[in-house]
Amino acid sequence: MSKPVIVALDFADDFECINFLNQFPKDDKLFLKIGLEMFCQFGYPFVRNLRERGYNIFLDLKLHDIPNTVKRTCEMIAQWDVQMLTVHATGGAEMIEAAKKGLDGSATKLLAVTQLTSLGQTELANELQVPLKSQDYVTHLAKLAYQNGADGVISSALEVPLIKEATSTNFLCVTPGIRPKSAQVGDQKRVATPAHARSLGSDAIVVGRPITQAADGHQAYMNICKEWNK
Ligand SMILES: O=c1ccn([C@@H]2O[C@H](COP(=O)(O)O)[C@@H](O)[C@H]2O)c(=O)[nH]1
Repeated sequence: MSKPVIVALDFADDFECINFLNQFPKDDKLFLKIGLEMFCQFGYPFVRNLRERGYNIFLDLKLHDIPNTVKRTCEMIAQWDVQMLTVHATGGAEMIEAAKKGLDGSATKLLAVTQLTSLGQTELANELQVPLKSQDYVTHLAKLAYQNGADGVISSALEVPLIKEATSTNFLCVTPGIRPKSAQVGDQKRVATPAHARSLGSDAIVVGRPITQAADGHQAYMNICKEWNK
């Protein structure tokens, strides 16, 4: 699969979401991210419906619980034929390992969220009281994820070269916090343009509002793909 632009489907209702998807040609098999907002409302039937329509699915549930609970949840999700699933790396070594065990036998890639892209250096130091430079914290969590069986991480594009160096070039770096030059940054702190993310080595970018809230979502997606694939 070529490096995808993953569209974050953060819609308040499924009708709005399907209208959005209907702008795209039928044979355009998009890579879609279903996050907490839509999953909490529509659950697994919504995921199954989109899989049956042929879309690739990144299920962004950011699991974070004791190892036994996460393992049992992953065993269930392993049957759903989704392409990617997230847990929080801060759940620790045993939890990451348990998540991977739970996904055994499925093709679902396990991605560990490092430092949310909505948190910058100031929030890390003042709110979370983490006495590390952001890039060192992200690299530390990426190594933890790598050593405990995750297939990759979620980070900002800015940390990708450091993560690849600390783990492996094959360790997936999927990066949200993507903003084309003209887009509003909103609540994101560690951002990069699609072209910058590409040059830093991201394996996939995740883009939500710059596409889903654009006047012409399909055109916005095409523009981002063009910049990403250049
Ligand atoms: O660190 C993270 C982890 C996940 N996300 C998710 O990605 C999208 C980004 O949406 P935008 O509208 O492009 O900001 C969103 O669904 C987040 O939940 C993230 O942004 N950062």
